[in-house]
Amino acid sequence: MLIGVPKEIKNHEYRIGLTPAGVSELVHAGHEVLIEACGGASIGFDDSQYEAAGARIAADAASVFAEAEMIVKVKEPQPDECRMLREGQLLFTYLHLAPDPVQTKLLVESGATAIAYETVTSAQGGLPLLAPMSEVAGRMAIQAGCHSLEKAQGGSGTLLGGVPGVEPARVLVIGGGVVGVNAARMAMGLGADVTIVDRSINRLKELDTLFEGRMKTLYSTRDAIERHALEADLVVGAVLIPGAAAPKLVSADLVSRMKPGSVLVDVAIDQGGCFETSRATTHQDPVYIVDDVVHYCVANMPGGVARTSTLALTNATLPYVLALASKGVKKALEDDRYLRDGLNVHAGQVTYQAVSEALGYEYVPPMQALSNLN
Ligand SMILES: NC(=O)C1=CN([C@@H]2O[C@H](COP(=O)(O)OP(=O)(O)OC[C@H]3O[C@@H](n4cnc5c(N)ncnc54)[C@H](O)[C@@H]3O)[C@@H](O)[C@H]2O)C=CC1
Ligand SMILES: CC(=O)C(=O)O
Ligand SMILES: [Mg+2]
Repeated sequence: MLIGVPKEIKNHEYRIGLTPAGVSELVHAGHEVLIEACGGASIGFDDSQYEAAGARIAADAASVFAEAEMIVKVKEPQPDECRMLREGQLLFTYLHLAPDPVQTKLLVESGATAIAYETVTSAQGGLPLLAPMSEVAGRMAIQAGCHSLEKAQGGSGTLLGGVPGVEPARVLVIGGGVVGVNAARMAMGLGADVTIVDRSINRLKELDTLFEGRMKTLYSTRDAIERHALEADLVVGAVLIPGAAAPKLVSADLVSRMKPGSVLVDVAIDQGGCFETSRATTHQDPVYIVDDVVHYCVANMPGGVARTSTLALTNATLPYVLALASKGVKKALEDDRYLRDGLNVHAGQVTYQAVSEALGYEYVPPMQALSNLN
């Protein structure tokens, strides 16, 4: 199969869908790879390394989209990229469709087959292609939160860990999955007073065991979130209902009653955000203030540490890229029901239930939608 990798075009997004090592694996398996010129140059993967691994270099994105049978990316396709997709072409990347009617419409109109990294599941549970970036974003959430707490950023001027004789900051983490546990670990490492809420009792038990009670765990209710948000210096939004728009767990009214200079980091912003006052921001302009509360809502946080993130992401995606390229999309999805969970759009049909429910499309089960393929 001919696999194409365009350069990412989202604001300050320097990740790339394949590393030279990944290209080498694909070429070794008999595939062809086309990389857009300078696609990985800013994170130390030069065109010459891709060529040495067996890739061809394309002058621009248009050539990659025109030639490739499968497009491998990182971020959701931007409108100009969606318009270059065609019927029969396979797109493998993050999509986050439920909160994004424009992208969904463009993908449906393209006729292409779109598999979302974030809804691929695994026999072991969890979301194997979201997890590496959630690890990164969870850890970054605390870095971003610490910076935003500084006075110059509009924060209250509170040091996360305090110092001897001065109490540490209070951190509330809403959602104890991969983002949440990584954020909690970093915050505890810096000496903060950490509380984590989740709606899964089993998850709270695991967290309690993992951290040997050094962090408070709370069952997620409106009351628990309200009480702790009002006392918090930093709140991290880390909930997920896979494929669906994030539930709004902190209302605008609650934000207006929070301490002046407190900080919200909404990692769940890529699924629409879990604070009512959240709107997506960029690495270039990451924060804004509502009612004296600093909001950090960057939808592609791992892009900020693009080298680490590219290596972590492609470690996870490469086996799936290989399976899709070697078997073709139909057989790869028939053989692997967990990869099939990643199918969101195929030939003009929405094949992921939470997306169809969020955006009002008819839901077509993946196997039924794929029946038109040979
Ligand atoms: N902004 C960014 O750059 C990035 C954003 N993300 C996003 O972060 C979010 C979290 O991802 P993961 O941690 O990997 O998901 P996960 O599935 O590992 O964890 C989500 C947790 O939320 C909990 N949850 C669901 N509803 C809840 C509620 N009402 N109250 C409390 N807890 C609730 C679940 O029980 C689960 O433990 C996702 O939206 C993901 O797409 C991930 C990476 C980068
Ligand atoms: C998960 C995601 O949206 C990201 O890594 O940018
Ligand atoms: Mg206030």
